[in-house]
Amino acid sequence: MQTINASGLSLCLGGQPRLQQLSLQLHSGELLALLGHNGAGKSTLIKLLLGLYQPDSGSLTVLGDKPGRQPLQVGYLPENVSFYPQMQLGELLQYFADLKGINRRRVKQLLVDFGLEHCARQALSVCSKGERQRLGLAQALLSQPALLLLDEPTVGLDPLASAFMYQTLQTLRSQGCSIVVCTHELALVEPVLDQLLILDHGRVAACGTLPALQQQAQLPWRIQLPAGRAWHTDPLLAPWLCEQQLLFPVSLLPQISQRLTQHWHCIDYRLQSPDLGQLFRHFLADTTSELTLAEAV
Ligand SMILES: Nc1ncnc2c1ncn2[C@@H]1O[C@H](COP(=O)(O)OP(=O)(O)OP(=O)(O)O)[C@@H](O)[C@H]1O
Repeated sequence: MQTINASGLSLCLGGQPRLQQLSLQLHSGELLALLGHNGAGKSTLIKLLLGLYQPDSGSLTVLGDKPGRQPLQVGYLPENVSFYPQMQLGELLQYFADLKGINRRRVKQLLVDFGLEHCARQALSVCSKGERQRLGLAQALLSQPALLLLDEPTVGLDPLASAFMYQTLQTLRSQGCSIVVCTHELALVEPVLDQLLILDHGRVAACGTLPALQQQAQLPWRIQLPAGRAWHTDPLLAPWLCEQQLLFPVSLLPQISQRLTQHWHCIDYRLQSPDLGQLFRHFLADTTSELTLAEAV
């Protein structure tokens, strides 16, 4: 089932175009990584999906309906989550549950699932950043939504707490929940994403699956070679050799791997496709730190 269907969306705010001609399709159980530089329009897109902004042009459906029509089906964790500081953590989750007509059992379950039982009676003002972010995710999940919108969910979290957040997202995705996560934490989101959308000043710089965008970008793939072998003597490998690495176009992968295994009997090499950081820089046209194939050989 299609969770998000956007076509040709444009929106001006403050007299400036903030999103231009954006199209996107997301299906049940898919995770979309929403990436872009500061001010690219990521939060603006999330607000369009929530129905908080109306597009100037284009069409948008969320869960087959106008955005904002099915609030219980959409969970949202805002970028700068702020809760009433005097309230206790458990009390606040219960307050949100009451607003949404959700029973106490679900509140208790979420407190357990998110390891928040021990601080349920603590005032929000003394809870740690990690506890508040977990509460933020718990409140977004109260109604077991079909779509989860997360705006920078791991900002300020320690590596373990961030990893917990992404493990939770993976579980939710496997249960059929669609997720849009806006983040600058590329290494964390890379292993769990199904699609990525990179925004550049409100325009789509890239959209698709990781393999499709790797193909489109034509960045070099790498093989780290074991030391102590005369790799430079091989006419097939030599043009792509750069110190102890091969940097080559993906189209040559079958020939190169065959050469390594059959001619050199080498099976312990490490193959690296272009990672999300390289793709990000490529599509945002910051080529200063990007190693191009031409420079590499
Ligand atoms: N209500 C508004 N009125 C005018 N301009 C706005 C409004 N909301 C956002 N903007 C502007 O739109 C642009 C996109 O903002 P947005 O918050 O979507 O960026 P972002 O990609 O989420 O950035 P960041 O990574 O820094 O959070 C920014 O230049 C911002 O100043």
